Amino acid sequence: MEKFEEISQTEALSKYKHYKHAAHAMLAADDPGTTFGCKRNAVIMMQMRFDGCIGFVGGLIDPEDDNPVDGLNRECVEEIALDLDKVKFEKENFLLCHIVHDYKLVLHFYGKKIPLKLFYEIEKRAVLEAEEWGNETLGLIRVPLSLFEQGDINKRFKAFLKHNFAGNAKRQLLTGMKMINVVPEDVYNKLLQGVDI
Ligand SMILES: O=c1[nH]cnc2c1ncn2[C@@H]1O[C@H](COP(=O)(O)OP(=O)(O)O)[C@@H](O)[C@H]1O
Repeated sequence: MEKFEEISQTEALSKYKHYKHAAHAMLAADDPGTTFGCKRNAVIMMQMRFDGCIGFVGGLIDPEDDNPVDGLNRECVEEIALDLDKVKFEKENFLLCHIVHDYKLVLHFYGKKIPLKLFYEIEKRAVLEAEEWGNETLGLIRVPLSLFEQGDINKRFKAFLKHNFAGNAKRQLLTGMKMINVVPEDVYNKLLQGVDI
């Protein structure tokens, strides 16, 4: 049986409220630039965590206290000093919820696209202002979404996916980027050629 089972958020917050809950989020932006002649397509924000795994911003939340999205916004302030007056996750940004019964853990996942300029501002502010910078968050990472014209067209993305990911972050990445249309469908299909979901 799959360790991370998809579950509705309503069920997770009622039947499994007593489990540990964590909420993480994907921020993405269209990127019209090129690197070595290849279109970058878009950027997605992930981070190198304190344990050497790659994950999204977010963390443990307490559903007894408030809605997961409020806990998520708080975690974003701690980890990347997110300016909530400019970017804030809302309930509508919810994408997926998974449960791991072995660890009594529920993982809530959110995502949204923002303008590239704002994405860059968030990165800079994180280094300068975030409380957890250098502790929980060792660095922000832009997921490479460019394609080569020929040959092993998605080799950058495939190489990126060989890293160690926290929890189900890799699955969240692959599913989430489709749900919020981070890149056009034809680019998505090419990026995923030969990749196991
Ligand atoms: O990006 C992610 N996606 C899915 N699960 C994650 C991600 N990052 C961490 N996790 C998992 O979520 C749980 C709590 O995460 P985290 O370590 O971020 O919380 P904390 O910062 O409040 O201690 C851990 O089980 C971890 O493996």
